[in-house]
Amino acid sequence: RWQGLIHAYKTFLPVTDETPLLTLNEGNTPLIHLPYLSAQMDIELYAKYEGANPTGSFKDRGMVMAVAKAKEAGRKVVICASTGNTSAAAAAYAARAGLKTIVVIPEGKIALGKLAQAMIYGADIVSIKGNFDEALNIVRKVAEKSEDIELVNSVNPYRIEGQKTAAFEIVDQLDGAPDVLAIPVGNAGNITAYWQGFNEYHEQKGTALPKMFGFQAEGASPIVQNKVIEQPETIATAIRIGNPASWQRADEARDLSGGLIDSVTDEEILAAYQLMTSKEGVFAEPASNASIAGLIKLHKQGKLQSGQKVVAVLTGNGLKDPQTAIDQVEQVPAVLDNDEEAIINYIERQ
Ligand SMILES: Cc1ncc(COP(=O)(O)O)c(/C=C/C(=O)C(=O)O)c1O
Repeated sequence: RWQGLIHAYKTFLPVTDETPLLTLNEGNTPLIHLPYLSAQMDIELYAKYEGANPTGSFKDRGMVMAVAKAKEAGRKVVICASTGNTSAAAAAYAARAGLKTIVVIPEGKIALGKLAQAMIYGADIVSIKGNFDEALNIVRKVAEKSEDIELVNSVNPYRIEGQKTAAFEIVDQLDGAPDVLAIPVGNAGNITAYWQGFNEYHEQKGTALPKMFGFQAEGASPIVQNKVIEQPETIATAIRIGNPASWQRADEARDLSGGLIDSVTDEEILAAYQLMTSKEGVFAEPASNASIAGLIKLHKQGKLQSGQKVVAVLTGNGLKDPQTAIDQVEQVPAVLDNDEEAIINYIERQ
């Protein structure tokens, strides 16, 4: 029976006998083959579906570690800035661990599902007039001032430790490392964690090192443009970040792996978003589809070597952002009266 990440990977994690065995059974997420897109791009493509985690995103991997270690250290409160998924995961694991949660979110720029989670899990929510980067600056200052408060953004090393387990799972599931790992990049904690995970397996098990292909939204692409973006803008609100905390480690993952970090437009993200649901039956939130959009862009440019084994990380469940899904579908479903005749006629007209 799967008992979560601390149980599954304790020999790879900085846990001690005093570390509480916290879990919501995170991890062990599906690696879903994508036959339609594999044929379209002439590669062997899989999606690592992180939307199947307990709070619906990959953040659960890092948060179980960060919160368990905070509790071990006697903290009473966890705090984070978030575009949404970090706050949902922090609030869930802190509730489980009996700690309080404070989240600071950029006003109005958080998907509905994520806000609902932070609220119902019982977080104290502060909405600021600024963006994510400003929110992160605020929470770092607050955490420095108080012994009782633990900062659980991905500047907290335990977050990276927890998130690297996804790389382990992919190698175990594929029985070897993929040639390419495609991943959306916002604050750049996740690309950092995957690169660390692949390296640890390489050192301990001799498995290979994939090329890391990171993708940013064009309107929020500081690493691609090599400059801080003061006012990042993208429909993929999860990665609407202009000054990534792990910028330097993302550069290292790109350079040491012989990979790349590129950007995709909102149109390309939304096209991938719709393609994934209508052709593969896989529903992930817009930011997650930046990894698919990036692969499609590279393929169109003739830069995607055929025949490779590629894994695209789908970082969050599509249900996190129901408004974008509704906005994308032209016709609102016909609402017919409970009239058998009308319904049959409607269906025959399709
Ligand atoms: C769905 C989804 N996809 C990709 C990313 C980017 O990962 P990083 O490059 O490690 O930041 C995020 C990040 C979200 C937050 O940063 C937050 O929740 O505050 C995300 O929620």
